[in-house]
Amino acid sequence: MNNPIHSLTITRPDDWHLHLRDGGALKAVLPDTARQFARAIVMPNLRPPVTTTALAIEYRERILNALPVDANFEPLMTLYLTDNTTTEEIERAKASGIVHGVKLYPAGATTNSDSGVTNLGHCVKALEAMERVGMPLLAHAEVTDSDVDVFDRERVFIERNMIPLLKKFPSLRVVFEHITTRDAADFVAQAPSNVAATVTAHHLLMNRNDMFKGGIQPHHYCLPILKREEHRVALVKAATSGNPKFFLGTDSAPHAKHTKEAACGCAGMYTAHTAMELYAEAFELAGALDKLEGFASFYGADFYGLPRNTEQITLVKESWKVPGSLPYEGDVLVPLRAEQMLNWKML
Ligand SMILES: NC(=O)N[C@@H](CC(=O)O)C(=O)O
Ligand SMILES: [Zn+2]
Ligand SMILES: [Zn+2]
Repeated sequence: MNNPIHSLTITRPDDWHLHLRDGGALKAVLPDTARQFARAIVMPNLRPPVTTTALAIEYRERILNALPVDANFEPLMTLYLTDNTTTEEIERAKASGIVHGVKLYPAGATTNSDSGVTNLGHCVKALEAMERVGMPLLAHAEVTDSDVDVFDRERVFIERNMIPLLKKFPSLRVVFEHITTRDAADFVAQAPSNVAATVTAHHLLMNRNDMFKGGIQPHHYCLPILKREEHRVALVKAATSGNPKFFLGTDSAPHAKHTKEAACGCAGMYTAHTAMELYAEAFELAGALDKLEGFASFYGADFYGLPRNTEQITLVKESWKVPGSLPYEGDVLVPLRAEQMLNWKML
């Protein structure tokens, strides 16, 4: 008989999809990520967006300056792709050594995406350069057409955009970000090795019922939106399969409490505070704790061509209550599982 696991020591993980914001918000949330992760791919959807290497270098400095003194954390920067991103900008990004990906936001798809790409046809030069220099495209993979049902936007993006894109640029390195459907998991699994995906903890733990349990739950609203249970099950299967194409990306996306608990609430869940606890819970429920280290600590680094971390972290089986709110630049932030018990704790 197997003994239940009470403690788990793994190589220190990285977060391959993270929103850190800027200014006071950055100062508020950065310690949570720096405590849990050695590195993170930092999303560029600021206002104004991080569209150039020069802006990415400045943003990186602001992140380093906001780190707690004892922190050991490296931000990995990204550029925000627009219709006007030039070949030279991609080459500058590659040469900088600090930019690790270029983010595709279809215009209007999500938070701060209005300067995003209106038509991938406008980005041919930039995509050619990315394919040539080996700069990954990080895709928020949802169509924006209002005639497409919100629950179908990821699946339709695969047919309309992802397949044609990879046909035109077969060696382009692509990360299908925050996958939420069985369709995306299957697509990535059968794609060549230059295509990978990040998976959030919340999409492993929740389905669309969680947005409406006992009344509307604004803190469970994010994009891509939570899907049916069958999709959650497919994501768990992919993440716990040991397939190196699937790796950890929290998509932790802080928004002040009053902007989520509003008539028109923002999309995004704040999970950085308890990220590894949530992933441990999802992997334990799947009976796959032995697969957590590859997913959280190895496969992302391997895909990005970066060294694996050498330090370790320990998670213990211990019940504790997540606070109801956290300070957020003179405001507050409601973390996922606020006021609820978690059964894993990172030491
Ligand atoms: N995931 C979200 O719901 N929101 C993200 C944007 C994104 O990753 O699409 C944000 O920046 O708030
Ligand atoms: Zn996104
Ligand atoms: Zn995101």
